[in-house]
Amino acid sequence: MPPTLDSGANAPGSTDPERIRNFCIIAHIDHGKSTLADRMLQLTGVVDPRQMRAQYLDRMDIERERGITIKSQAVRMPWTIREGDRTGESAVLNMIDTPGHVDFTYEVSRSLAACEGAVLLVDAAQGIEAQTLANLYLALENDLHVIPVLNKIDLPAAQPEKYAEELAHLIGGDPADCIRVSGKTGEGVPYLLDEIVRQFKPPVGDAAAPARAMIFDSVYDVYRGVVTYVRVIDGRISARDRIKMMSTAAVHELLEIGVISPEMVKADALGVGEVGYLITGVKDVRQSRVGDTITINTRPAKEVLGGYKDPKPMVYSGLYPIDGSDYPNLREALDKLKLNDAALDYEPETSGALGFGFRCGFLGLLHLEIIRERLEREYNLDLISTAPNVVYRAITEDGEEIVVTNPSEYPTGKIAEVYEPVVRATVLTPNDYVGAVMELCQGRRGTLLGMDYLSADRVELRYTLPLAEIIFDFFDQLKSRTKGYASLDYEPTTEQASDLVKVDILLHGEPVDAFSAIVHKDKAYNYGVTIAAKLRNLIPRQQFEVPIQAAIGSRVIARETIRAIRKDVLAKCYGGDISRKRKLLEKQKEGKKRMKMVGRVEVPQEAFIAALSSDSGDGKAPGKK
Ligand SMILES: Nc1nc2c(ncn2[C@@H]2O[C@H](COP(=O)(O)OP(=O)(O)OP(=O)(O)O)[C@@H](O)[C@H]2O)c(=O)[nH]1
Repeated sequence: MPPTLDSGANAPGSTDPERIRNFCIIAHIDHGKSTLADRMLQLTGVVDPRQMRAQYLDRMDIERERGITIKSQAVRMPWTIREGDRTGESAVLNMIDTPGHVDFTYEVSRSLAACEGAVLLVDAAQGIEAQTLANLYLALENDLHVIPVLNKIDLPAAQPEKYAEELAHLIGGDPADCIRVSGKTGEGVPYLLDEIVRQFKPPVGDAAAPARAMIFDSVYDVYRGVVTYVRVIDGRISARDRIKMMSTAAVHELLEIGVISPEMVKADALGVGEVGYLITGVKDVRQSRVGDTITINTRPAKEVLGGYKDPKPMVYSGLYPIDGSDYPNLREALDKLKLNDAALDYEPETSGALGFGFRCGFLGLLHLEIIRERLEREYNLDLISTAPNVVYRAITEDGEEIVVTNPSEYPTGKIAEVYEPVVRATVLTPNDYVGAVMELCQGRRGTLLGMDYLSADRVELRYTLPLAEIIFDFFDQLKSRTKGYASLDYEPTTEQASDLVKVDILLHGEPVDAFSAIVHKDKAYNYGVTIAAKLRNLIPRQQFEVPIQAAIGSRVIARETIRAIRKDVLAKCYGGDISRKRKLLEKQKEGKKRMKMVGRVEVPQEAFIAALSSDSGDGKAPGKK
């Protein structure tokens, strides 16, 4: 058995806070956080080498397949300083692995609030990237001590000296203080663990005060119900306590309390500074909200801890079950996912074309994709998602304000002003691509705010850009125009008044609400032409002719026609082999599963997100790339 949890002085509930180190690893995407976390699990002995697998903490299938971290994870590991000052000093480390993608920044900030220190990991072959900066600023805002670390020093292309200079320039200090490691080979990782114990401060809290614990994550588990992850700030929560949620005053029996190391391990209690989980048996996911403070019913604390800001959804899309009878299941699944994900927002809506569904708010497109994929896989739902849009604010001439999360709600009367959200974007790029980046940003209605040289060959460009212009394919375009070298980070700032119009799409003469989009006036014509052409390619021929029209108000700006055909799958099947015929018909039925009847027209799922792909709204007509 690996030495999972130390008993005695290091047992949960009786660990001296002085010995605890709560830290997280922050980095740009793919700089190797999960790999480094794996090595730490191995070196501290909490995972038996025989059970080790890559990305141990990425538990969701989607995370493992895509090689990305979506949810934060907190693991308790024992460590004793091996070399140098204070050799032999033992500590309990709580490591929080965080996601790197810009959509999941809110997970990072939640994790940071539960830590005293941050390991800032930088790929020694890549150097500082946009999210390195964004995460560093978040860590500094949270008053965390930062240890700069260069990873992947085993790579032949690694340039640790060069990037140590860059890092030292950024956070101050001596380039020699950047720790060099390889998460892959494990080189330098024991020294890093020693430094974590030496450099990070222990948590501070009042052990004698009434208990207060902060919920930093909450997960619905099919077998165990709601599992709540907490960090104890003051006092102590023990297995026999009845806990109270301070925001709702609801009291719950504790069924289990424990720590993750790296699987759930039951404990008697959690004390000051400790990180662990609680299971209360609550079934309703909304009863255990991230950011809430937990106290003990018999001796409740008076003041709640400063919670987290609820992340604001940036992108909205409609989610509809293909089979209308799945609607209640979709609602239940969303309820459950919402517990894990404070950023997911949803409201029932009805579409003329798609029936009953939900208008859902997401942080970005990756977030949308992941939620959709989880709904389909984990809850067995077949879904259609409509083209995503940002939130607009329209003021009518009568002074009425309308918040538009769905283009079909766009007011038809006289509009005085429409506002759209804008972001402050930071692009880091090698010198050679500055022109290409500027051209892209200008084409997306960007305004240059400033430009700085981080080093002789690396430039930071700051732009204000409409959110609607960057959520779809901006990142892909940026990557392809800079051969993959530029990186992007953005944060919402304010809104700006813009000249926007609603483009409607009519199928067979009928406007299809799910296809409506709000676009800039200068791009409306190209948008209409592109979408109509795309739909012509995506919608299979039907038994009658189907005109597709794009219109602004009553003015048609583009038209395409899908010619009629009768697709007889049995035509090639001569003779009377009935089983073969049946197979073909079955196959055809399979293909139809993802079709939705819109009026009399069968429309495939892909058509509803056609607006996403790269050539739409980019000012280019199809085929003229
Ligand atoms: N050569 C080398 N490759 C590494 C090292 N660390 C990580 N990698 C590789 O870099 C890639 C990204 O590593 P991950 O650990 O998944 O990166 P991450 O930062 O956790 O990524 P996200 O979870 O998506 O933010 C993988 O292909 C790893 O095998 C290292 O020290 N040396």
